[in-house]
Amino acid sequence: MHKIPVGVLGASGYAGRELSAFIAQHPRLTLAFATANAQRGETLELPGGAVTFIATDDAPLASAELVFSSLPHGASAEWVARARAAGARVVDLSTDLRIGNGAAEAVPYGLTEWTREAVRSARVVANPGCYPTSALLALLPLLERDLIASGATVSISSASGVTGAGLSPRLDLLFGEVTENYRAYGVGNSHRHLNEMRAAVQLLARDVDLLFTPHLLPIARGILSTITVPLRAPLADPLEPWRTRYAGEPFIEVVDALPELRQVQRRNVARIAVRRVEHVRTPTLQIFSAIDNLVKGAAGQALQNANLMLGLDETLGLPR
Ligand SMILES: NC(=O)C1=CN([C@@H]2O[C@H](COP(=O)(O)OP(=O)(O)OC[C@H]3O[C@@H](n4cnc5c(N)ncnc54)[C@H](OP(=O)(O)O)[C@@H]3O)[C@@H](O)[C@H]2O)C=CC1
Ligand SMILES: CC(=O)N[C@@H](CCC(=O)OP(=O)(O)O)C(=O)O
Repeated sequence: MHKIPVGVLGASGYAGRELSAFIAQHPRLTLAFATANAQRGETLELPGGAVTFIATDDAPLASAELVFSSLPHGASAEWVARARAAGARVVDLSTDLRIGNGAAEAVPYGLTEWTREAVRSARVVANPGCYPTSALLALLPLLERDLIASGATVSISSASGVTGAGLSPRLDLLFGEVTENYRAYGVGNSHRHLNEMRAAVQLLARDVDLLFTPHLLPIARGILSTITVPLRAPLADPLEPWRTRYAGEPFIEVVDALPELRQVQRRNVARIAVRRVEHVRTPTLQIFSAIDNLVKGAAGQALQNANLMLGLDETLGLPR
């Protein structure tokens, strides 16, 4: 069967490597090109054979029906425009075109389970951030049914593995700094993902605010978010909104037991559980949401969106 050529910009990075590996095993896609910056000329071993990274400037953009950009923030938007001008559809994994980031142009936000129909017909999709994916998938069933207390501040406490920070060398991410350690960062509601999450939440519930605190885990991949939500009224069956909203969704696992990172690593899933909070004055729920930051939080969700944009089965080539 004819395979559809797709290209990856920034294929030498964490997200780009993951994407390239998914494409190499995809039944309907073939890797047209894979680009790098400092690592240009180096090879990446993939199932079915190695690929050599070319410089991004040399990417034959017009040879691809769809281009993924896994370039860093700031560098990506220009390449999205170039790929688009060359006639390709684009999935941008960076923040550049996401809601809440001051992008000049509004393109569909690719939180697939929320915006599937817009993604299907889009020429360009802004793939969500990893923390926003874990938090928004958890909150969507409450937001859509207006179940969160008016004027409430929802607290999102998330812990991420270090691949979330990308491959760039940083002293605070050296093995000796991270291992056997655990710390908060971006505290005081100062992390850049807050704007993205807030913009998405406010499209559904204008008077709900967020307090977001990220933490760094001494592991490679995975995000666990613990989200505390004041409700308008107690829920008789706390898990019902999630079971109903996500019935039939191939990549959302609504579960009774608390999710753990080892259950989601290397899989394109969000695993969600809920608990009623006892001994507090207002009706309150805690939601626990686990994803792999490089898969459902980046490359997997990007491929899920690309499948839809190319008219393919959404689940093709994705690890469940
Ligand atoms: N890591 C994650 O969990 C997630 C990442 N993302 C987003 O995906 C994108 C890629 O992230 P990630 O893979 O972690 O990042 P990495 O730092 O691991 O990779 C960045 C890629 O871009 C290339 N690159 C770096 N600087 C430039 C530049 N100035 N011009 C052109 N190319 C450049 C790098 O090439 P080389 O190494 O050869 O220099 C590499 O291929 C980012 O926008 C990130 O925000 C989104 C969700 C989650
Ligand atoms: C652990 C770590 O440092 N994580 C990154 C976020 C992950 C990421 O890549 O951000 P995007 O999803 O917006 O691209 C951070 O806190 O900046």
